[in-house]
This record gives sequence, C-alpha cells and structure tokens, in this order.
Amino acid sequence: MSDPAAFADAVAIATGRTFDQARAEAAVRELLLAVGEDPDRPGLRDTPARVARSYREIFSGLYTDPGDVLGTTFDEEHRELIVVRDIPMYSTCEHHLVSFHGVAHVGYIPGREGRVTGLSKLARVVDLYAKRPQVQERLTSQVADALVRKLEPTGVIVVIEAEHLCMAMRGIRKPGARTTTSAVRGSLQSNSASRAEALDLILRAR
Ligand SMILES: Nc1nc2c(ncn2[C@@H]2O[C@H](COP(=O)(O)OP(=O)(O)OP(=O)(O)O)[C@@H](O)[C@H]2O)c(=O)[nH]1
Ligand SMILES: [Zn+2]
Repeated sequence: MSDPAAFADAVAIATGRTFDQARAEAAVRELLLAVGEDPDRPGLRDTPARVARSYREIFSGLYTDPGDVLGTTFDEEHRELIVVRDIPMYSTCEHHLVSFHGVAHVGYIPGREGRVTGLSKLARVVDLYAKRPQVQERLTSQVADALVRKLEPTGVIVVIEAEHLCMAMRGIRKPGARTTTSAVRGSLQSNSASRAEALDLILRAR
C-alpha cells in the first residue's frame, strides 16, 4: 500500500488507534493564534487541515507494529552478512517536533534456519519506526530489536547517521553537525572481527 494515509487507516483499524483529524486541525489553529498569527487570513486558511494531514502521514508508524513488515520471509542458504546501506530516513524529534534526517544502514546475518527477508522490508521497518515522535537512539534500537524478534538472526547491526534540525535551525544552531548511533546484537556484538567487517561494509567508500 503506497498511500501513507490509506496505510494509516488500515493499521488504525487493525490496532484500534486512530488519528483525530479534527482535533489536530483545532490544535494547529490554536498554535497559530498563540504565535500571534491570524489563522483566517487567506494564506493560512487551509493550513490547519494541511498540517493535520501532514502529521497523520509523518506519525503513521504509531498505528502499527513496524516489525510486522518482516513477516514475509523466505529460506535461503545464505548464512553471511546482508547489508542495505544508505537508506534515506526522515524522522521527527520528540523534543521539538522538527525533523531529524539522514541515512540508516541495516545489516544482519541469517540464523540457522536461514530466514531471510526482502531487502525492501528492511527499509520499511526503518520508515515505520521513523514515522513516530522519536529520539535517534530509540529508533536505532527499535529497528535492531524488530529484526531480532522477527528473523531470529545470528547477528544484527543498525547504524543511523542524522542531522537534527533542532540543532541546526534553532537553539545551538550548528548546521552540519551529524549524530551517529548504532545498535548491535548477537554475534555482531560478541565477535569483534565480525563487527569490524560489518562496519567496514557499512562505512566503506564514504
Ligand atoms: N539524545 C538525544 N537527544 C536529542 C535528540 N533529539 C534532540 N535531542 C536533544 O534533546 C535535548 C532537549 O533539551 P532541553 O534542554 O529539554 O530543550 P531545549 O531547551 O530546547 O534545548 P536546546 O536544544 O539545547 O536549546 C536537546 O539537547 C536536544 O539536542 C535525540 O534523538 N537524541
Ligand atoms: Zn529536537
């Protein structure tokens, strides 16, 4: 399902959690009033509804277990590292409700049963966890733990590199500062040679 709003609808039905469009619109209108704007001037008239729809999309990962997308698996003989690198990632800082964005790298070593998932599913898990109010550390761990739970792999590594707009456009104002977080599980955590190989694959030629 490629339409994010339709996706949010479907998962809301499944989980019982819903997005309240009218409440979000009223809140945006109130915020505009609070900053001294006139929400009824022509340029802002449609803004509350527009912002509410936008929030519905960027928080659509609240209405699902993102790990569910890893339900589609197949058995392969491959028992070595699989890495998808440079997955574009947009999330929302839960402290300031502005974007932090960058790239995610997701790798795993299939377990004994050789449970492998489609490459796009790794990007989907990142996307869904990113579509929540987040901090970068939790986003990184949640992606790693979903892989552990659903694929029972031998090892998992997730690295996220991101710029936080709350550090760039306001506050300390340091555009270009990048934060790197990692979450490593299983053999990639316990075996330093495997971890070094994974990190080399992820960070190579950058
Ligand atoms: N660890 C972590 N901190 C984050 C993340 N996103 C934002 N922050 C930080 O959250 C902190 C919130 O600090 P507060 O002092 O409560 O808020 P603030 O007064 O707006 O802080 P400043 O951003 O320093 O102006 C800031 O230091 C942000 O840089 C994240 O993903 N992980
Ligand atoms: Zn922030």
